Amino acid sequence: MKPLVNAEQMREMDRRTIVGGISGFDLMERAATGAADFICKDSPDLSSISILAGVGNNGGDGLALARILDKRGVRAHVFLVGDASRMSAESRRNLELLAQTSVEVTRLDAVSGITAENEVWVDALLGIGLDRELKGIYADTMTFLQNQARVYALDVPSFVQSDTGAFMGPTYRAHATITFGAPKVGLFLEPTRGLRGELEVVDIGIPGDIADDVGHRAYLVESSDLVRPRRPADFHKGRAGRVLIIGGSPGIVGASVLAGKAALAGGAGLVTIGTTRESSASIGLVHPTLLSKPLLDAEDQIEHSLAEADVVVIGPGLAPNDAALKILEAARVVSKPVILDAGALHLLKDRALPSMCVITPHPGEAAMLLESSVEEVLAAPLEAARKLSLKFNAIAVLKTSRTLIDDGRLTYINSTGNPGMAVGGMGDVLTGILATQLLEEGFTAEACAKAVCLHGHAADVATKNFGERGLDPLDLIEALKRLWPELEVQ
Ligand SMILES: NC(=O)C1=CN([C@@H]2O[C@H](COP(=O)(O)OP(=O)(O)OC[C@H]3O[C@@H](n4cnc5c(N)ncnc54)[C@H](O)[C@@H]3O)[C@@H](O)[C@H]2O)[C@@H](O)CC1
Ligand SMILES: Nc1ncnc2c1ncn2[C@@H]1O[C@H](COP(=O)(O)OP(=O)(O)O)[C@@H](O)[C@H]1O
Ligand SMILES: [K+]
Repeated sequence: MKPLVNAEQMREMDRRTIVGGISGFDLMERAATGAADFICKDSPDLSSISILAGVGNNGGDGLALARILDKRGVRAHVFLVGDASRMSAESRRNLELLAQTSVEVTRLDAVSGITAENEVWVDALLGIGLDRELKGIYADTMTFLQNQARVYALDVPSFVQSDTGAFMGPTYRAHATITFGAPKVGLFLEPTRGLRGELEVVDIGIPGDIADDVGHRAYLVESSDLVRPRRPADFHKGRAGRVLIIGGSPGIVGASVLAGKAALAGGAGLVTIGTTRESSASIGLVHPTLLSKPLLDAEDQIEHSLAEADVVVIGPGLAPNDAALKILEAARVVSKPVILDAGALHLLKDRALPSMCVITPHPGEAAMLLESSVEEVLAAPLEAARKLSLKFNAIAVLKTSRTLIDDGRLTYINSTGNPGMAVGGMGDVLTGILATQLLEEGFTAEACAKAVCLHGHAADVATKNFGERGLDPLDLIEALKRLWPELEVQ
């Protein structure tokens, strides 16, 4: 899993590297050289370029880049924005060095002062130091970049708050973002991810021990993290594990079947649907491998059924009624992973939850649980996922197009999935996959993150065959089964 950093951690990494003997000027030089290498490779016919530079160190990167590109025969024009008397020593030196080159430098007070007609632009206005709304020329230049053919953003697009992905002013679509030292958290959250273009991470020589020591709090989970060992030859269904899924009220029985089928496709040994007497009769007819019990109508069987299971799921297609409340109450004392999804999430208010609990709200459910609004949840998803985890003392899986998994300490950001998943039933499939990942790895946020990633990866593979429009959760389950040969290693 790839560690992601926030601005504070990045500054600390830079600071310790400088204390270790590499100067701030050298770090800037490495950043700019890496950016120049990427740009020259990405735009091989580049003959001229315009660079928008601020007066912080992000601007310093831009000034150094102008000099390096000039040396490589690219005509560079720098537009400098801000009060140059506040430049850091490194940036100032880079500005002074431009006097010995043919780089043209224009101090910019208004976008009307932009004279160059270059097709390619570099945004080195602001980096991780962005800490307030963009106003005046800072906002106007972002609007200006909207109309440029190709924009490379240095470190982060200048409208993005790097810790949260929040927009601080007008946005533009970058062709690529060249980030320095380590990937910044905000670049992986929507809608920033859709605007930052391709992401290039430039190694500026921060020693590995310093990078490890800053105490990462966020990780990106990718399909390359999904590899797992092949099962031993003497494996049996008891070892594969038992999943109990409670839900499937009449009219919504399909949700529990989808979760059950996904759990089987994920490798569970035995999957039982605990449902109403009415729904129970149909489960085996729909899918013979699924077992069923009328737990929502047979209170006396609940305790025994909970005791038999290795992982309990409560919620897919569950009507939030008295029978459901009794199940929740009984599950509160079990010491095994309990996943609370869909219908169960409507019953959480003022209720003590099981000690090993995963909650899987979509933004609407998250807003209900946090007594906030969908807009607020989506505007600050990292914060919402953290709050959910802390409020319910659970691993929170906040399902969005970039699902977040948070255990109150660490956050995982999923990188897989596509808009084909915007169809009813996809969440039920995730719940089934989550159950099997917990069977395999135990109750950890990392296991939940892998389940979310596997769900999205299966959807990505499925859409290669089926397309995004009309993708059925059953197609995803089929794709998941076909993934195993690729994901299992000896
Ligand atoms: N030695 C280092 O620390 C290195 C830093 N690097 C670069 O340095 C950047 C960070 O530099 P800084 O900390 O100087 O920060 P920035 O260059 O991001 O900008 C900070 C300056 O912009 C001002 N500012 C913040 N928000 C503003 C707004 N909305 N409107 C107008 N002004 C605003 C701040 O008051 C501050 O003066 C990184 O993003 C990276 O590009 C790289 O060169 C690698 C090495
Ligand atoms: N545009 C998208 N990109 C990636 N994943 C998506 C997208 N839209 C939906 N998903 C995923 O699909 C699932 C939908 O879950 P949910 O809303 O609970 O559906 P349901 O309750 O109908 O089963 C979540 O895992 C979500 O992350
Ligand atoms: K920038």
